[in-house]
Amino acid sequence: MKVVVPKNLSQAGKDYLLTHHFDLITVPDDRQETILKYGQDANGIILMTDPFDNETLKQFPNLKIIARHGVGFDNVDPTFAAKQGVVVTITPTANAATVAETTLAEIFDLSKNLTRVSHEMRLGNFAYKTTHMGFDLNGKTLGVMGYGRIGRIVAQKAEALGMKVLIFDPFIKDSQVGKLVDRDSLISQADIITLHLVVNEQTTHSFGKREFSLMKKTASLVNLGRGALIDETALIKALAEHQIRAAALDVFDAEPLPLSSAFYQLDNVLLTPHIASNTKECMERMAVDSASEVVRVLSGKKAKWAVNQVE
Ligand SMILES: O=C(O)[C@H](O)COP(=O)(O)O
Repeated sequence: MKVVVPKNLSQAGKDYLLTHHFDLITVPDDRQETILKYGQDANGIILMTDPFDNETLKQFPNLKIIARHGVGFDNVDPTFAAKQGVVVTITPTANAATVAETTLAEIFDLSKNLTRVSHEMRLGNFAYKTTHMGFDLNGKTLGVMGYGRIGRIVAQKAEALGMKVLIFDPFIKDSQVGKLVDRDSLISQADIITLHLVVNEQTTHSFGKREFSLMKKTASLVNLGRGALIDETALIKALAEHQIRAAALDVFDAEPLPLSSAFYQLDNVLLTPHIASNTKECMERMAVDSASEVVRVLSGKKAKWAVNQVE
């Protein structure tokens, strides 16, 4: 059995597959053209976040599983995959704590401007010593949109920091921490809004002009979920016109974020390249969890975290 693995897959995941006597096809990058070029006869693929479309999927005659290394599955079509007899799995428990930590790190950075000031200092600009003005998190309101595995941990940690937590999640009836509110109340009351929603028909580009006009002028937006949740053009306008204070973005509609993007010209946006789960420990957990899904499915067993159903 042959399994395509990305070059940067943690060794723990590669070892797991090797121990179970699978052959590895190590690809230099995760683009679908590359996977097709090196691994067309693969039985399984461990896939990171690059798109893997239906036309590509059709060209793998022996494929039985696409194991997403991570929690989102918007880069592959699980319904179409099921029709082709391909199970799609995710690693939902591997990265929740880490993505929640990175969310908090972005929130801390936004409140104290650490990245910006560090950058200015390297340019010799020490004026920030007197001009820099952050804000306290203690006593502020955090709006958590999406109370799944990640949103829950963020809410819990924010409350421990002395923040008031508001939660919006249409599928949740009660929460362990914070207060459940309707969407517009959260958007208009929060000092920081953090998005932990799944991308679907309702949520795609759902945070846009209307939402920015509802937000406080002093509020900031954090997105470590998916770029598709936000209308990027509207966000760029809101940031450029200081309709909102700032944003921290780890995910974008197009990744890598094109160098022509106006985000690069704005000094009130913190940009990171989809690294929310890039810790040594989390990368190991995602690698082992995705590899074990591959082993399960290719050994004729049921996947633990399938997002589609193959008859
Ligand atoms: O492949 C990655 O970049 C990471 O595994 C993150 O994936 P996720 O954003 O779907 O969790």
